[in-house]
Amino acid sequence: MNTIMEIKNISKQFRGKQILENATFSICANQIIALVGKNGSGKSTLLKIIAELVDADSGSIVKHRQTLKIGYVPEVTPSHILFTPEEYLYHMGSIRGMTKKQLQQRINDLLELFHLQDARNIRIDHFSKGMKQKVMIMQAMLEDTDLLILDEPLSGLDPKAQSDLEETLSILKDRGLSIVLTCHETKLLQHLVDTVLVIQNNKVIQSDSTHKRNTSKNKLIFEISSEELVDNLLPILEIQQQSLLNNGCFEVITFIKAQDTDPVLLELLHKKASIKQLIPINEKEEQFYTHF
Ligand SMILES: Nc1ncnc2c1ncn2[C@@H]1O[C@H](COP(=O)(O)OP(=O)(O)OP(=O)(O)O)[C@@H](O)[C@H]1O
Repeated sequence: MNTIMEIKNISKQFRGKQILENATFSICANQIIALVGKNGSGKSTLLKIIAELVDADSGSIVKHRQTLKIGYVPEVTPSHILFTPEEYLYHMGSIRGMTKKQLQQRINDLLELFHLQDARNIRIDHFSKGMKQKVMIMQAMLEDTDLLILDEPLSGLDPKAQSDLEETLSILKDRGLSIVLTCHETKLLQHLVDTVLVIQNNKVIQSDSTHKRNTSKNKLIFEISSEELVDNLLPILEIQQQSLLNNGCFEVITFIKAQDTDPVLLELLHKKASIKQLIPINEKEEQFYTHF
């Protein structure tokens, strides 16, 4: 794996209270790292240290690229931005010294990448929380970015906005970005994240890959005319979300063990369900996800 940054023995105290102790790990190209831990365990502090917004007391951060561009998105999203995304991003880019020409091209690319072209002339204060979150990530990416640091990017988003944002993050990863994020809604991130780091008792613990459970699952999204039709399947479906659609059918988002998938698909097809998506998931490090 191509390491872009090494975090070496980072320690931090606030007012004599130890927050981080010898945090050590590497960030690789195209890697998505989730940092999890209890409230107040030091996740945001570690992100700010990586983003060079807060100094560590000791330790070092070694960049493996001469110019490593970092984009940072804080947890709190400003709520009353009276600009359109285009105006806002233009201002933010100008402050950073980008030219109008550079910005025009970049903003167009970002609006397309984040599926916000249709909202380019709408003021941000009229946006949903998910759309605002996207604009915040876009502003962090105005310059070519190698590493995106996102503090609780999914916090407060409804399931649809969460899965929309996850899809965008996955596209960013495919384009070569590395991402370090903190999260509470860890279940939803299982198929996105490559590595989970846990902050426990001030220490960053990296899960040992030799102990990873490898329980393959599939995420299945289907549409069915009545909820009762899946009653007999409930013991083997791990239902995440059920919603009534405008056409009177139900959309069900569920996880299912790989070995149960074929018979369930067959049964659903007999019941005239329409299968919308089937995505394989490698449920790594589940032991950590379930703790938070
Ligand atoms: N600037 C600061 N001055 C003093 N104490 C601070 C400062 N920033 C953070 N802390 C303290 O450091 C600890 C870790 O805070 P941090 O925000 O990093 O935790 P967190 O894991 O991100 O929490 P949460 O999940 O609630 O966002 C907390 O006890 C917090 O009160």
